[in-house]
Amino acid sequence: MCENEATLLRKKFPTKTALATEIINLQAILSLPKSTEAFLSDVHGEYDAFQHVLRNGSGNVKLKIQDLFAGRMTEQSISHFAFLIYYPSERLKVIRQRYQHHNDLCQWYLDTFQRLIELLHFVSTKYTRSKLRKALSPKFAYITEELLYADNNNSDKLQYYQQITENIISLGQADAFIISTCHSIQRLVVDHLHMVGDIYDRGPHPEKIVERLMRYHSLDIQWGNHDILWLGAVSGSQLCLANLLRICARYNNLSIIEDAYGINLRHLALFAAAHYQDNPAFRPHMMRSEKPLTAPEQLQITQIQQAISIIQFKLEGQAIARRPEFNMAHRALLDKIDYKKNTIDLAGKTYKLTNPCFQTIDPAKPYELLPEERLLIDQLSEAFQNSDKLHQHMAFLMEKGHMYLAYNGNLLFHGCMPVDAKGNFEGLQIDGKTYVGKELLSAFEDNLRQSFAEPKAKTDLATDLLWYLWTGPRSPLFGKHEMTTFERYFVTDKDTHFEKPNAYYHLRQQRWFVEKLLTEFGLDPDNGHVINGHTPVKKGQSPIMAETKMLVIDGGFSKPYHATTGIGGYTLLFNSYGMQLVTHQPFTSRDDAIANMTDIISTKRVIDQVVQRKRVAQTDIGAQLQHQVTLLKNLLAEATESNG
Ligand SMILES: O=P(O)(O)OC[C@H]1O[C@](O)(COP(=O)(O)O)[C@@H](O)[C@@H]1O
Ligand SMILES: [Mn+2]
Repeated sequence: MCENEATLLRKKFPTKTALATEIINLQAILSLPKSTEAFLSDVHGEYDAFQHVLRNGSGNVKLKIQDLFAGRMTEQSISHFAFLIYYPSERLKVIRQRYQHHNDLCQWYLDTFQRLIELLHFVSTKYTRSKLRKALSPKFAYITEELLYADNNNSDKLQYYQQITENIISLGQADAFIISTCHSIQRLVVDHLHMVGDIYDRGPHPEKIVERLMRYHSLDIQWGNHDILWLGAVSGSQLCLANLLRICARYNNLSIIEDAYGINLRHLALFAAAHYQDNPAFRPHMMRSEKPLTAPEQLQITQIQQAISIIQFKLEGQAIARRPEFNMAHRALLDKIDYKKNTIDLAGKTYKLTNPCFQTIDPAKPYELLPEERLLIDQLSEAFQNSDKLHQHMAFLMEKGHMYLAYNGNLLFHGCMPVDAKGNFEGLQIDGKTYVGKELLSAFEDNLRQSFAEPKAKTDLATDLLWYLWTGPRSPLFGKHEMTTFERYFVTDKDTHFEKPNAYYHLRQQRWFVEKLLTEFGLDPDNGHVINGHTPVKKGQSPIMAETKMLVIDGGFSKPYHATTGIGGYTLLFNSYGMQLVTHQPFTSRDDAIANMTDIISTKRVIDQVVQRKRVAQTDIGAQLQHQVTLLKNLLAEATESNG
């Protein structure tokens, strides 16, 4: 036994009784059913949709209601009850309108209390009482516990409970009690949350998502390529910064930078206005639900998108020259342009350039920034590094985040593992050493941690690798051979827009390949699964691949992608009965969801045959607890020997 651990435990449990009590306690926990994990990915700044999925416990609230009240409630009542739990304040308003007579409202309260307490009991059976208490609002903890552990067969007690519920109503606490119980249920249905990448970009409120996650009881994050842009920007990568600004302009989200993070974009706007005009290729994408922009607003964003894109293309050329080992020479494009003819040579073919905006480029030195551009990007970089709120959010992403996670037998990562057509891991040379497989992912993580710790270093290898993670051909987060941003803006021939995916995306359909991945990460290939985000599951495709070994759960939160997916998206649950894939309806707006009660479409067990219910003992935490039990038992034996 490790002496340190033993000494600590000896101190904490100084008597034989204390040791025995703790052993009994831990063994009881080990025999509880495994708690529920939920998996979400590609939330992409869609805060309301994300909140909706947190509120419905990734679909688990409804499942629990269905399990518990099967045969006792109609589908419609189940929906109403579920939406009360997701949006208690809003639904209570509707209820109060509906039941204008005091007696009717009281009856509704009494029925609802009973159902809520029954459900709370049901969702907390997997937890110890102390864990349940933590999920209750302190204001109602005592009352709730009294109601939870009620003995309905004893008539004295029954009267006592009736008194409690009647008092809650007569003292005007009914709504507060319902709201707090609904929140406790929301919290208890998911014990641990996995965010499989891409919290940032395209949608309007990533900062609110991060703030919500900061208050969430238990979670981990696997970084996505879009998250890396933000982490990279605060770590000193001006390329990551240029890319994220470009995407914010493209999706009309510059307010995230100005309003949410307090970073002033005035200089960028002035520079852009001085050098760029309107350009159809650079107008912001607008969602139909958004308030239309005025003409001057649209022009300003269009100018900004051009200014920052050109800075990005120039900086790319510089990084590509600085890092020949990245093998990205084919992505240095500004020197392949004939600026007089407005054409570009790509892979031996000449293409006409439409919507050109190359006025700040010196054809003799195409990758050199203008002095104003240099000043601008330096200032912006500094402002990003000095935003306290952004730093706080990124520090949280660093603390909870990893490139990959092995958790309860499953392997989680956002994008891919770079492989060749035969499934051999492809290597990347970093500082003279070639990394492949698990080691490659760890090397990227080490470099990110280093770059984040040294934000002043702006063109060092660790920082350049963050840009590589965004767009490099062997980036596990990008997963394609090249990112054709330039062509998408300036070349009409769609063939040039193609971004060839890594062979991974074809191979992950096959069981042997997924088993190989699990083995590489030291997991049991027979029982584990690989869980990815990143690629929207298109209409007609299945998110369950490789004979159920591979699950792709792009949450479909991103509104601009709804047309390709056709559904809201998928989330995953892993409870004591196994894994369940939940299909969600497209989320339009919070108001619409509440009014029309649009929710989940279906839930499907990933593995159909009923397996034996998993206990805490069979989880990663269980293994730690088991280890503690062994230590405690040794101490108890020692104590028994020494004092007979
Ligand atoms: O949809 P947009 O804004 O044109 O962006 C397309 C770009 O986004 C990417 O798909 C990367 O973002 P995702 O991780 O969301 O897929 C690039 O491969 C592609 O060039
Ligand atoms: Mn992604």
